Amino acid sequence: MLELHIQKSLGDFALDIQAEAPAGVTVIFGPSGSGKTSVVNAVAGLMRPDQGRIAIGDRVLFDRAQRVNLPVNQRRVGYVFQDARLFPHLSVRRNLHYGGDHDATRVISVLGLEPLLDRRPAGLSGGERQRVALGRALMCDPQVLLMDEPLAALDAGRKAEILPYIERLRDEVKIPILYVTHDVSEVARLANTLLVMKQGRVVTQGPVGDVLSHPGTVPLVGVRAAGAVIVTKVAGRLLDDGLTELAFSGGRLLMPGNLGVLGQKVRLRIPAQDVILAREAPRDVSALNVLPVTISGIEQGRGPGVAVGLLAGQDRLLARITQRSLHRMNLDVGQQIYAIIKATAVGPEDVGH
Ligand SMILES: Nc1ncnc2c1ncn2[C@@H]1O[C@H](COP(=O)(O)OP(=O)(O)OP(=O)(O)O)[C@@H](O)[C@H]1O
Repeated sequence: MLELHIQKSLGDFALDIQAEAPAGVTVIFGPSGSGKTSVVNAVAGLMRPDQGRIAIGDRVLFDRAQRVNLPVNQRRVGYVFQDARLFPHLSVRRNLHYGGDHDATRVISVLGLEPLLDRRPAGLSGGERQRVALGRALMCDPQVLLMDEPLAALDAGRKAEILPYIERLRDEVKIPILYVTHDVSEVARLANTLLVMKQGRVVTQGPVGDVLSHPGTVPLVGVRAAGAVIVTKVAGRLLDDGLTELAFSGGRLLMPGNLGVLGQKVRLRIPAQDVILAREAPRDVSALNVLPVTISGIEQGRGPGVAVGLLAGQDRLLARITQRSLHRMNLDVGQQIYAIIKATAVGPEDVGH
């Protein structure tokens, strides 16, 4: 567990956060200038807080009261920036060893770096370069990994190539990973924990599914980012029409594409704006997914929109509808209704493992 208590004045800007990041990916999400990079820099030792404490388990990196401030090279922190920052004149193998002497075989295997080892950075794609940078950051056997918008400079194709490696890393390397991004599909694919920042403060934090599907989160993350993240299992593949059947606590969902082998875990982001609500189970409707749900919360927005929190089994979903529909349908907390999800609403970028 990474414990963060950071206070810092930077000109007119004040950073003041108290947060915890367990093993797995904690995404720091928030608008530009909200202080995300400053948090990451404080953990790396590149920025010294005015007050606070930063510790990994019982290993203290910074504690103002105890006058502890470990230098960067003693922190055992791996840092991956937006640009890979590799040494252009060194091979991938030598770039990796620049990061440290830890278990290279494992790092190379987790990140699939074997075929790249003798190449130089100039001959690699942007995604491959970031994979090498990630490998280099792991070579010091870090106790925490910091990734500051590592995919921001990549196009959609290169992003799709590297995301499965980061998923694998998340599931195999049991350390806290702080991951800064603006991109909600990266949140859906990677985050275990979500920490939302605004103007130097943490406005909400918790397991990603709980935070993103909470009706109150909509104004904090924006209407496009709001929605559920649920973990399902492949329950069957319907070869003839190209759909995969997924099971979760709320029932079964049909989604397009081959999403994995039987029993495989699939994470899905279901955007709030793509969930339709109905009082009765609809008949003759084109949407394939109709789930019985219970309304768990309603949050009125400032505009014409309303966020409706839903319980489907033990999982949470979120719908964004208009106030007009809310009143017309007489919806209220505790009611049992139906959520309708179009199979095509969930894009490939919203599906992870
Ligand atoms: N050394 C500094 N001196 C003065 N102000 C600073 C300094 N470093 C950062 N700031 C200010 O602190 C605020 C937070 O910056 P930070 O880079 O942490 O935000 P961010 O959320 O990472 O933004 P972005 O998403 O644009 O990278 C900004 O207003 C920035 O101008």
